[in-house]
Amino acid sequence: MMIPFYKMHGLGNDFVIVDERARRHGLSPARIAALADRHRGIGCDQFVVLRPACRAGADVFVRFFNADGSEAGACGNASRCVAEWLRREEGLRECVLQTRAGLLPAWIGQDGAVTVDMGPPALEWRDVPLSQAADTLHLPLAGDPAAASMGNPHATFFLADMLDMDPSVAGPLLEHDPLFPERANIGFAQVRARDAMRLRVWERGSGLTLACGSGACAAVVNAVRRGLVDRACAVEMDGGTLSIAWRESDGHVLMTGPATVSFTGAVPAEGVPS
Ligand SMILES: N[C@@H](CCC[C@H](N)C(=O)O)C(=O)O
Repeated sequence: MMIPFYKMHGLGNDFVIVDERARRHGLSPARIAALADRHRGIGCDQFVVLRPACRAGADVFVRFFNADGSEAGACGNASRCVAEWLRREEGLRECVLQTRAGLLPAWIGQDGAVTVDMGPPALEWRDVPLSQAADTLHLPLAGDPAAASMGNPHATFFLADMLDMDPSVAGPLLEHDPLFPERANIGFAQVRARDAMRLRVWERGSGLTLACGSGACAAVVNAVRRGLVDRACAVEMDGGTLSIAWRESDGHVLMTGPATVSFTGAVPAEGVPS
C-alpha cells in the first residue's frame, strides 16, 4: 500500500501534503517525523494532512505537523499551498480552510499569488524579558519584544541590525524557555521602513526555516503594536517576500505570496526505508 503525496513549498518553507479525505493512513507522530526527516524520509518543514471538513462552508479540514511530529494550530505558508492544491485538484480559485485556528478563507489572484485571511491575532500583553539563559541580553534591540498568536504562538524580537544574528543560537533556547509553556516560534526582525522589514524565524518543532507565514503575520502585528511599521508591510525572509496587511475594519491579517509544487510521489504506508 502506497501513500500518494504532493511536495510543495511557500518561499522555501516546504511541505508534504497527504490527502486523507477518502482513506486514513494512521500516521503516528513518530512516523510523521520519520517522513519529514531530510536524510531518511521525504524531508519537509511541515507535514500536512487533509481530512473531510466538518464545519459548514469549509472545503477541507487541514492539520499541520512540525518536522518533530508535534501538531501546530496554524501554518501560513502551508495554508497557501493547500489553497493552490485545491485549485489544481478541484479547480477552486476560492476556498475555505478549516484549521484548528478557525476557518480561513483563501483565494488565488490573477497573478497566481495566493491570499489567506489568517483571521485576527490574539495579542499577548505580557512582557518578553531578556535573559542570560536565553542568550538574549546582548541582542541589539530596536524595540521591545512582543508576543502574539496567529493560532500558534510567536514572539518577535526587533533588532537594530541582523548581520551578526544567528537565530540558531537564541532560537532553540527561547523556543523552550519556561516563558512559553507550549514552546513558541521565535522571530528576529529588522524594520527597514514603515512598510518593509526583514525577518528570520526559528520555528517551534522544525528549526530555522526559509520563511514562516504565520511568523510574518505575527511580526507585522507586533511591529504595529510597537509603533514600528504601518499595517501593510512587506516581510522579506531568506526564501522571499510576503505581503502582510493587518486590516483595520475587522482586525484580520491577510497574507499574500506564492505557493509552488516541487514534485509528487508516493511512499510505502508501512515504514520508511532506513
Ligand atoms: N511554517 C509555518 C508555521 C508552522 C508551525 C509552527 N512551527 C508552530 O509550531 O506553530 C508558517 O508558515 O506559518
